[in-house]
Amino acid sequence: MAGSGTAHLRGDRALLSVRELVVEYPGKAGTVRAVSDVSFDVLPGETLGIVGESGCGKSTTGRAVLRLDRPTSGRIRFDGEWIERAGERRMRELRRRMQMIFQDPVASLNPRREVKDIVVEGLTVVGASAADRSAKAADVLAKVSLSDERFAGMLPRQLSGGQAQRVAIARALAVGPQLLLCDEPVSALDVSVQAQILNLISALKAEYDLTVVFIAHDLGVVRTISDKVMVMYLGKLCEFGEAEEVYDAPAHPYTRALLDSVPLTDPDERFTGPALDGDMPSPLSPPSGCRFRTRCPLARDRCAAEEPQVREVREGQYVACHYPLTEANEQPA
Ligand SMILES: Nc1ncnc2c1ncn2[C@@H]1O[C@H](COP(=O)(O)OP(=O)(O)OP(=O)(O)O)[C@@H](O)[C@H]1O
Repeated sequence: MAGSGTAHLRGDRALLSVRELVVEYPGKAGTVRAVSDVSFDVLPGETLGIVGESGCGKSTTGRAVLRLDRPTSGRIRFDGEWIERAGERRMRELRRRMQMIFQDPVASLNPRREVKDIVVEGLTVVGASAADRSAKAADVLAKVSLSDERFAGMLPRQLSGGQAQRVAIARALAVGPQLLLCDEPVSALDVSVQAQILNLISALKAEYDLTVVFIAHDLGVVRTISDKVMVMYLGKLCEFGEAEEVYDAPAHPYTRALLDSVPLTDPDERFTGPALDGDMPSPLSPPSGCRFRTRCPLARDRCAAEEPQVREVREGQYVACHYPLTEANEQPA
């Protein structure tokens, strides 16, 4: 099978399966391959964190799943149905079951509607009665801790960033989704508010039995919420595994460098490896072989000549690297 390998895939049990996804954006200067042959599965009830620096293709991956961006090639299966070629009408139905939450909550809400109407926008489409909509609005606003009546009549611009994100989450919940796709939902919020929103998403996930894809550029944010983590670099999958394993013993030098750039709160968790330096290469002309090699302190000749495939380096931990770090000494194997 082509590209980044399939060793980490878990097949039919998944609620969401992405196979060899490619998303290209043609432009005047050339074609950007924003997502390049990425495959992954998310099992029911699981939270998958997708991390990597800005421009690595995280958002494009999420948007392609909902077909907000059109995949150039590859397959996407949701709840047993292959959807990469589904028509727009079918996608509109499916997007009720796959809700997305965005980075800028205020911008994602209709500026002219009151909160109580915004949260049931999706129900209007499916033809719920006015009484049902009103009851549902009160219910979902209570679930996101905005039960105080003054919120119901507010406009988005009257809300704080955290309150607006709660409204966006309530709107997603109102239509009863199976999958919640969160694209950097806390990046624009104050640090003190970030933890509250992360806790809210975790609590709602448990209560509503949701499956979650959580996109963030910061590994620290994803750590608290994810069961599995997928690390991306320049459109490619670098590492995939149990969140704890990936954090405790990163196998890809890029994951390790990302961890080194997380501000330390616990000095015992300090990683002593080389930090990430240098700029990301242009996505218009990615390096040959391993795309990370131009910034990798461990790169050798083979890394330029041959693209690494995804393989299992420790039980449940998969990495696309010719010389992955070992747990014992954090040196290449
Ligand atoms: N609509 C578009 N047209 C052209 N290029 C795009 C478009 N959207 C994204 N790209 C390019 O595709 C690549 C991946 O972008 P994407 O937004 O998916 O990355 P990301 O990891 O989510 O970054 P960020 O956190 O900054 O959103 C980048 O090089 C970006 O410039």
